[in-house]
Amino acid sequence: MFGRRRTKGIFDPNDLLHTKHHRLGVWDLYVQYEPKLSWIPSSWKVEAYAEIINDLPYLWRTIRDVGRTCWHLLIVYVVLLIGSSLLPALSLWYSGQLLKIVQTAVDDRTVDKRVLFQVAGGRMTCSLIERVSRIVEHRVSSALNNRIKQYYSGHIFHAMARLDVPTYEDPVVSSQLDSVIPTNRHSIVWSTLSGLLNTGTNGLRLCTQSFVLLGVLQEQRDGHLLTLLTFSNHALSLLSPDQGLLGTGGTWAWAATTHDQDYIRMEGLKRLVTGSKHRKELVAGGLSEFLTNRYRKLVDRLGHRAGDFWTQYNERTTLGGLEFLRLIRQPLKELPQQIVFTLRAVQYPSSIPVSLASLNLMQQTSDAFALALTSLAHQAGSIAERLSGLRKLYEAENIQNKVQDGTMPFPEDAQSIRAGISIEFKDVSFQYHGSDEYALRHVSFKVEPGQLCVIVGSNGSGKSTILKLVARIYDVTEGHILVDGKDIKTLRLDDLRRAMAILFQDYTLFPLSIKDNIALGDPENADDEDKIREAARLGGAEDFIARLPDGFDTYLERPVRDLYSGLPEGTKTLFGRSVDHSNFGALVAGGGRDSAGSAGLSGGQLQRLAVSRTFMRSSVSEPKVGLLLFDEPSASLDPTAEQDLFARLRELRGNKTMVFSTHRFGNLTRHADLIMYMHDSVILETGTHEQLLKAEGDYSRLWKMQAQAFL
Ligand SMILES: Nc1ncnc2c1ncn2[C@@H]1O[C@H](COP(=O)(O)OP(=O)(O)OP(=O)(O)O)[C@@H](O)[C@H]1O
Repeated sequence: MFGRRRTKGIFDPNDLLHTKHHRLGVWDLYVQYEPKLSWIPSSWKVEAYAEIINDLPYLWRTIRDVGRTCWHLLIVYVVLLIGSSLLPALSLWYSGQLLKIVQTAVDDRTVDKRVLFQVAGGRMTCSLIERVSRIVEHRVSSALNNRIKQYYSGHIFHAMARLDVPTYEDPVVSSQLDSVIPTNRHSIVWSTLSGLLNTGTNGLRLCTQSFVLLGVLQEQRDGHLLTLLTFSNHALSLLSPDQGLLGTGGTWAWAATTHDQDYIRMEGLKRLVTGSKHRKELVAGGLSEFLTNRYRKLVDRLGHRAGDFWTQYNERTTLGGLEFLRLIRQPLKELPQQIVFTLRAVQYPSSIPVSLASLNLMQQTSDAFALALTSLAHQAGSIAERLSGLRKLYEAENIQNKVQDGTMPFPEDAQSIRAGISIEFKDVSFQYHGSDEYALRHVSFKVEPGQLCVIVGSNGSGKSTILKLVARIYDVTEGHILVDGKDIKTLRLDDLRRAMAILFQDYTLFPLSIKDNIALGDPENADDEDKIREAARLGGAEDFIARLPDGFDTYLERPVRDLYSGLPEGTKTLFGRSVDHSNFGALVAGGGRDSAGSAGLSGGQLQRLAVSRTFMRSSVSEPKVGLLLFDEPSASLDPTAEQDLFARLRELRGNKTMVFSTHRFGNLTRHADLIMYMHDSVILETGTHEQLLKAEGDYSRLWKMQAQAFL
């Protein structure tokens, strides 16, 4: 079905002579064809699962939720399913009528042609209706799937966005989340519901057919011969399966991409909340509600177009089923047999070994039983798994965050934030989850409002950990942290985080545009372009952004991958991005992320973007932020850029409290109100630069050592 061999030359989507373009929702699909293709039928496994009973309450809840979202579609779907499960029995009844006509013809040498054609017509109409209703069923099912996916995607997005770092890092939680994120074209909810409905209607189909069959076949003979004829028909139909856009006429190469900015942005947001990479920024920036709203808006705006490539592809393939020839294929296949057999039965009653009705009945029966039984067996196994998926989906909403929210608003008085926030550690010790060692041991200090505090020390001494505890990314293992004199655990988390701007040492940039990356520093002003530009200027990022072809709209990492298969070896670039040929062994090759990664920006440039994001929050004229936390913001900057950054930081700081972690002595420490020298999880020395030099301890020794390196 998909590209399977590589040829010389290049794949050019713009070569209209050899390439056909299809529009599938937000996707552009380019296909090159060649004649003759082999088709390999796919196979599926049957597995059994238990614990269905336990999960039934979630099924009930799902039905209620889905019913609320799209009850009319659901009812149409159920009615269609029931109708189409009764049709085979009706066809069978018509076949029985034909059988009677044949019997009468054999016995009396007469045939009522009017009745014969009425019955044959009725039989054919059944077959036609069956075909049409199957197509309508597919369309309704696909619409339901999309609606349900849309409804639950916001639910899953929020369930994930609201989790804090320790909870998200918990392997049990992450495996639960992995299992509910829709990774293929069907949501777990729709797969479960449609699976159950299909199982029910398959059972109904089996019962009604058996009932009619018993009535009609009572006096039949020649069963063996009929079975043989019928199954040879099955074998034929297996060899000519329905094929989609990528399966007709011999596809040898295809590629799909999307240019839809809303879709790309939506995928970027999804990647932002899935995975632990951006979790710290997400939590510390209090972004969960903002991002959920943005995501929901994008989902609404995109509507049914918001599907991945395979969803859109599937939808198109279903629509293809409405072609006239495909519609009448089945009736055409059956009609000649019926008419010819009936007429021959009339003409030479004694020489006919089998009757038309017998043939028809056997064929229908074997078809229906084979289909119904195999799908029943298949569905029974997967339903147990899917029901437990429903449970996990609903439970994801209730996963308790490990860092619990406080109840006290902060600050009590909005004006007080102007004077900066005070931080006090009282005998704090901290151990990372799963680690035997303490990252902090009995740490006590106080940073007064408006002070500049610089934490210096060797690698792994605990500097970053202090900043993470102040932002309540983690909770202390022992001791207390006071913020403006109040226990940090009593303060409302959203308020606390809104009152601080933080730049992590291991910051991450989001898979979104540069503009969004900076804007998310201050979600409340995310659409203020002037503010974004100002933040970029302050972060020293404005110049290099201006040089990028797409400027502020440049994507650091493209969140949506292009899809392609079977591209000729000479195809080096496609849609302006380099082609990854390494995946050609796979069924579907993927690629399309910018080869240089992060839009080809240097480490220093990426750091400037991260600093700009922090400035977005802290540079407001109306101060909301009273505390700035910077963890090595200049690690990747050259000395000039570092000097500039520090100068801007001092200038912008105003009265805000600033805590700064660094390996480098000198530049900032000379201006610090408080320096803390850390080693091996403890604070060894505290004081101002002059005091610590006078004390001639480790700080003084290391400062002199660094100074000497420049002499
Ligand atoms: N997520 C984590 N899980 C387990 N241990 C951690 C984690 N993060 C840090 N640590 C450990 O905690 C200790 C303190 O780390 P921290 O990052 O606070 O040091 P640091 O002084 O900021 O170091 P550097 O100067 O290298 O940034 C180290 O021993 C480190 O290995």
